[in-house]
Amino acid sequence: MKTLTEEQIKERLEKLEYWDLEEGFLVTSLDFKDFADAFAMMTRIAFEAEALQHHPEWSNVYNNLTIRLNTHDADGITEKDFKLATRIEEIIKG
Ligand SMILES: C[C@H](O)[C@H](O)[C@H]1CNC2=NC(N)=NC(=O)C2=N1
Repeated sequence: MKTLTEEQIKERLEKLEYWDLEEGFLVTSLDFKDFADAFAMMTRIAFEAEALQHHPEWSNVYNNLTIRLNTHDADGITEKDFKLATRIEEIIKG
């Protein structure tokens, strides 16, 4: 899969509310009510990632979930990252 240029990435990011470009990754940092809510969201995202066959790099500390997306097979950001980022944003917004 082809990596997107910085211009293409910035153009797509304008359509997303929660995501930024940091060090070659699409990044978001989300705060939930507590650990249970954060982990429940991780479970939902995990099923989505598996369905898309595209998986996040993430870390969880108590109620915070930080997610970094890139395509390691392509060594950059691709449409797959935007597809997963969009789905995550939709899930969070309900
Ligand atoms: C064969 C399998 O679909 C690939 O290895 C997928 C799995 N999940 C992946 N996830 C991410 N983030 N990047 C990849 O390049 C990637 N490759």
